[in-house]
Amino acid sequence: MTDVIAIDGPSGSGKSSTSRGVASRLGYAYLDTGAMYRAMTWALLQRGVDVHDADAVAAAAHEVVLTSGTDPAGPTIAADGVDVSGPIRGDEVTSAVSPVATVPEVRELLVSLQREAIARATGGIVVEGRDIGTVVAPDAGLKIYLVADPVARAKRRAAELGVEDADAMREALARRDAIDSNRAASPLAQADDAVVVDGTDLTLDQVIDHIVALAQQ
Ligand SMILES: Nc1ncnc2c1ncn2[C@@H]1O[C@H](COP(=O)(O)OP(=O)(O)OP(=O)(O)O)[C@@H](O)[C@H]1O
Ligand SMILES: Nc1ccn([C@H]2C[C@H](O)[C@@H](COP(=O)(O)O)O2)c(=O)n1
Repeated sequence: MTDVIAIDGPSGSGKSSTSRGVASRLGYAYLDTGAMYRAMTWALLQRGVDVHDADAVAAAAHEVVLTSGTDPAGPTIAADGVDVSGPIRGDEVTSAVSPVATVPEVRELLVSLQREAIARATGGIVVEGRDIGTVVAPDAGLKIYLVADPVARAKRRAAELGVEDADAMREALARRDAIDSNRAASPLAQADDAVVVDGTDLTLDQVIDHIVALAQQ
């Protein structure tokens, strides 16, 4: 059985829901690395840091203490001892996280925390993000690159948030994907040895079943 499963892909492709489902089915831990970038962003905003000033972000990032809980049934994320699971999903953090995630010092800090979490998870772990198969865990036993049609992604995310304008949602997802794909430091990328899974026409359970079967092979 594979010990580390890396699930990468563009925004809203279903990484979190799928990863939690796969981890629960296999009895693995689950690490949401996007939540770590969001929690870092929340902590920087709390400090009044201009997220577009890379030097200020790099300097302040070292002060932030992040703690991730890796139970797939109830993952948690805290910044400086504060549970930020709710606030990191709000508009303020969502619109500020991309520039923070481009800063190399932030990535260095968070990749190091992510590798520590992987080392602690002796019973196996599903790790999801943008650079897991390429940078964080290049030796992962199974790498998935999860995609879905942009219109399907936008509709699902709009439904989840109760937003009516799926077109605006599609544009917002495309903007985040463009920033994530084009940054110099560990961009969103498909690892050469990743299995591409397209969830556009699959239910969440079908995607989970497929990945669990791959892990058990
Ligand atoms: N195969 C699927 N069928 C239907 N809905 C799905 C499927 N996969 C995910 N969803 C729904 O799509 C939405 C986005 O999924 P999710 O949050 O898991 O994506 P994500 O890739 O983790 O997003 P982000 O990159 O923003 O963190 C959620 O509402 C989720 O329930
Ligand atoms: N390994 C990762 C995980 C996430 N990011 C960036 C990409 C997004 O802009 C942001 C939030 O991620 P989400 O919660 O939407 O998955 O963090 C990254 O650069 N690397």
